[in-house]
Amino acid sequence: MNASLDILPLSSWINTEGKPLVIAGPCSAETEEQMLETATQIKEEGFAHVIRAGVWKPRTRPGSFEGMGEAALPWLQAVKQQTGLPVAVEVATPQHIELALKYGVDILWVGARTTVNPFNVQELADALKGIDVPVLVKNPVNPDLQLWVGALERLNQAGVKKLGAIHRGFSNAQEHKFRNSPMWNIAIELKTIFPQLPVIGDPSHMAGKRAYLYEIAQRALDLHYDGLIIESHRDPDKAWSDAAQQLTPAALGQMLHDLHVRKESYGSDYASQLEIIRGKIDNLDRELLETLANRFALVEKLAEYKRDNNVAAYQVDRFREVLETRAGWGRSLNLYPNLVDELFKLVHMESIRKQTEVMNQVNA
Ligand SMILES: C=C(O[C@@H]1C=C(C(=O)O)C=C[C@H]1O)C(=O)O
Repeated sequence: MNASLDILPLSSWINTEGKPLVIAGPCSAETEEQMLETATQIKEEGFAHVIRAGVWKPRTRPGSFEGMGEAALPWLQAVKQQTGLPVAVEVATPQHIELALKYGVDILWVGARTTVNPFNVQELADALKGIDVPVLVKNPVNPDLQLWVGALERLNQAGVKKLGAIHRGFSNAQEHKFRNSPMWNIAIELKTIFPQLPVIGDPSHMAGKRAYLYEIAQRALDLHYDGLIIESHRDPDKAWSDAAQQLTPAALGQMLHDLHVRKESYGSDYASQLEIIRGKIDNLDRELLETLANRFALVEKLAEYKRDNNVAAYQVDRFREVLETRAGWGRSLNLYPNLVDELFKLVHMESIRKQTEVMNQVNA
């Protein structure tokens, strides 16, 4: 994909002393007291760089708690004053932006349900023209990398240079272990397109349940995410929204303490070891491709035979046998079963494509 962003590094707009950025706070601002108590406890734990709170909550159905709106913004001012930490809220309309800025909100984020709508994102981008405020863009609810990229581009083209992405996972059509499937590949692709873009993991919305937060947060750090945004409430079970996925500030402090932060770069010893191993991997990958090319050359030969004898390209029994035997070989080589299965389904698709191409050539 041909895309680029003109943005400032994260470290130029927030000082995390080289550590991953941590944004913590309740799902929703409920009362002034709840905000102040939660934020003070978070501050005391000492891990957070930013306090978050939902003020306008996009709810799936009417009738659930939709956030306290403007009334909550002075509470965030009080939080800022009391903790000295910057505050972040979600904005979904130009009016939200205006109000958030009026009350001194330091960081804005665009929610997953907003990122899906380019009209909506463009309105936000237009409202942000000429305003120097960091904006974090959550992935769209559906696994569409282009929409995420497009939203980032719209904001950047409006002049937002303090820009980052939040990976919160993607809606599931069916029951799934996680509330929102991480689909890590999509975020990896995003980072490949925009290597300088800060990407922040949102374990709370992926997990949906406290018990899964640690494994997701660790995975994000393993992938060298630039930070985490995690919901924390003074009394999670009594939270007005997302009760099952919030942690007390103390439990969050413990979890963050237990996580392993992967190094940003490696020393010269590591570097040379890494180079040697990567060289070997390069050779193997080349051999892998040569092997595939040899396989497809045989498939082509077979296709000529099928064409001349009027035999179908797809042979279900043989394909089932291929999948079964390869699965067994994979198991004995300790390869992940899904990898072997997906790999041969992909190879088979290409095999059929090649064969139909050969079979539809006018007989030589
Ligand atoms: C190569 C063949 O054609 C197809 C491709 C296969 C493959 O690539 O392994 C297997 C079965 C067929 O659906 C074949 O018939 O053997």
